[in-house]
Amino acid sequence: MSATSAATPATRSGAALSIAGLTVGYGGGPVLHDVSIEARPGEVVALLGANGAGKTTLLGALTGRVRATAGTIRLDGTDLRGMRTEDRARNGLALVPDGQSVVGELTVEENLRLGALWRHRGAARERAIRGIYEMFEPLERRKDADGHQLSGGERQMLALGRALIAEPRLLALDEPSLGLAPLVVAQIMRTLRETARERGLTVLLAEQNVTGALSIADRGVVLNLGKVVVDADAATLAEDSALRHAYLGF
Ligand SMILES: Nc1ncnc2c1ncn2[C@@H]1O[C@H](COP(=O)(O)OP(=O)(O)OP(=O)(O)O)[C@@H](O)[C@H]1O
Repeated sequence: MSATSAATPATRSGAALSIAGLTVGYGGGPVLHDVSIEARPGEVVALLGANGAGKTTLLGALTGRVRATAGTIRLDGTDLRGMRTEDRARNGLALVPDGQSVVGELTVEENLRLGALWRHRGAARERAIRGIYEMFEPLERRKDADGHQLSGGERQMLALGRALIAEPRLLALDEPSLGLAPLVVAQIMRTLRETARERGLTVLLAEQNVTGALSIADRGVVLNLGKVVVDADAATLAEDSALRHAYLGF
């Protein structure tokens, strides 16, 4: 295990993601069929689709939680598919899962330290923590609160902060807006957009909140019954009511 002594938390740039021909199942036949998705460094790709379309399964295949039976998942050309989950993380993949990735028994700051553990040491770690507080000011005010004392919005910011402090090259998020107040959602979306721009971070954003996701995304990919049915510019998808109606139900 090695830690870098990066001067700031914003030193690693994003990686190109190339998913090709991915087939994934849970044992009872494939749930994702021949899925191909590309994302350039700094690009935010919204992964959309109805309940059960396969968004969470796709993110599970990225981390290795769910086994892919065919296809490749390349980050800057390196295929992650045969790798253990921790090696995928070392290669720059971070997932902010749906629900709770925050440790309830640890304080906000302890959670951030945990996220920074194998990336930063000493003064660099302290700078990285300060960087996250600048990104999410409510977290600094709550730095001594335990994870289980936080509001839903604060928890989501902490989950995001914990992922970002490790300087991922690809950040995948599973419904970060779920159950949150619109103002908090707006703040989280804005921070994601800015972070992607400033760091060149590649973001794959699985969302049921289509409008919120498309408002910050460069592209939208729609899954339907485990297949990619639309891959379009986000603005086009947001404005094309026939496309939205056909694939997103509104
Ligand atoms: N652990 C599992 N075992 C078997 N089948 C599963 C499992 N998890 C999900 N599935 C099935 O895989 C399909 C895709 O589900 P998935 O959760 O990936 O969709 P989703 O788009 O993320 O939906 P949601 O927004 O509801 O989370 C569904 O048919 C679901 O029933």
